[in-house]
Amino acid sequence: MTRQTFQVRILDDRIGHSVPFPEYATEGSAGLDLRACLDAPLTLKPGQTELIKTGLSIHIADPSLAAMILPRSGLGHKHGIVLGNLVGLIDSDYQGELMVSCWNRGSTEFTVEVGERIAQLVLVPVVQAEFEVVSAFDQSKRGEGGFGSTGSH
Ligand SMILES: O=c1ccn([C@H]2C[C@H](O)[C@@H](COP(=O)(O)OP(=O)(O)OP(=O)(O)O)O2)c(=O)[nH]1
Ligand SMILES: [Mg+2]
Repeated sequence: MTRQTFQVRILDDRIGHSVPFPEYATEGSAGLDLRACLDAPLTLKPGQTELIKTGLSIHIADPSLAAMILPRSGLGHKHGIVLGNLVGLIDSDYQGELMVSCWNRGSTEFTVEVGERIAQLVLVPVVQAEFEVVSAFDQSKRGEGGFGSTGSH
């Protein structure tokens, strides 16, 4: 198990009390569930998108890491509640509140309850690229083929 310590700030007094602090649900969980730090339940009509506070900020600090905010599969599949930005990318130097763009892509309204788990945060490794401009690449087997090029006769 890889564990690393990150600084977080609690921006809403309810975190750790009526709104639980994020935690891994099981030993093998990749994602930490993020909760809606709302003042009141929020009903999302079909097609509606709202930016929801989490009450937390994290300073990843290490440029070789980032965090991604991903949808929860149950909410997305059963209720059509996904992310307005599809995926949220948290930069290692971001120090602001973690925000979740909640999009009701379904056809019925859905009410997000105060403290409900709305998305999940995953820490991921990052490599920053340096570019070496060349006139040609060493030829690979695939070459320029893509978009379904493999397996065609
Ligand atoms: O779902 C998200 C996505 C982003 N962020 C925060 C963290 C991230 O580091 C910052 C900027 O995100 P991004 O680079 O994706 O957005 P941008 O539109 O390019 O804004 P900026 O010009 O601030 O980089 O916003 C969130 O809190 N939630
Ligand atoms: Mg950006």
